[in-house]
Amino acid sequence: MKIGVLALQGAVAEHIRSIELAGAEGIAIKKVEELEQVQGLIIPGGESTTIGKLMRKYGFIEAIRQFSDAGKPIFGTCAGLIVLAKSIEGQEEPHLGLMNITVARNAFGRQRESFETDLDVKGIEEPVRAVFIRAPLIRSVGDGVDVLSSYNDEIVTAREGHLLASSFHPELTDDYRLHQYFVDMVKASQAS
Ligand SMILES: NC(=O)CC[C@H](N)C(=O)O
Repeated sequence: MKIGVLALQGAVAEHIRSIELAGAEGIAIKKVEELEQVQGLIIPGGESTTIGKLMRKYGFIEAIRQFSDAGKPIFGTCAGLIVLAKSIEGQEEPHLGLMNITVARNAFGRQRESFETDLDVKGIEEPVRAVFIRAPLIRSVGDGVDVLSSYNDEIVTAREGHLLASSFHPELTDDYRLHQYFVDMVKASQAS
């Protein structure tokens, strides 16, 4: 099982490490052709405007939409969540516009720019260690989206079929259970 990590910007090596801890092979994806080698894709955190620009420049918008249309799972973390969203508050155009969620960028304010907490996540037994860095929030979810975790009543993890998104960085701790959850989604997509 091979899982790609979009390697245009952001915490690529950390995601690859977590994927491998979860028992799959992690591959950095720098060119659209490389998507053919993988069964699932992670879009890491970083700066969503920059990632979006680079995705347009290198043809990733169309290529990842096709990847998604083929039912292959995608996991967006932090900026990656913003990139997946159908709607971004205060911004006219989305990037990939795949997931039926509305997001707000940098939604925790200056006081709480970066923090760590333990979160209950639906489908994972014990709380997950979550690192938030200038994180976005999911303001609302549309039909077909399952909320997996909330922090202070705000949605921070959601799933819509083969799409998974988290506001925080699951790759920055040794807790790889959200990556395990994603690897299991990829496995299930192969079986069907
Ligand atoms: N850690 C992150 O990925 C931060 C996301 C960033 N603040 C953005 O809006 O794109």
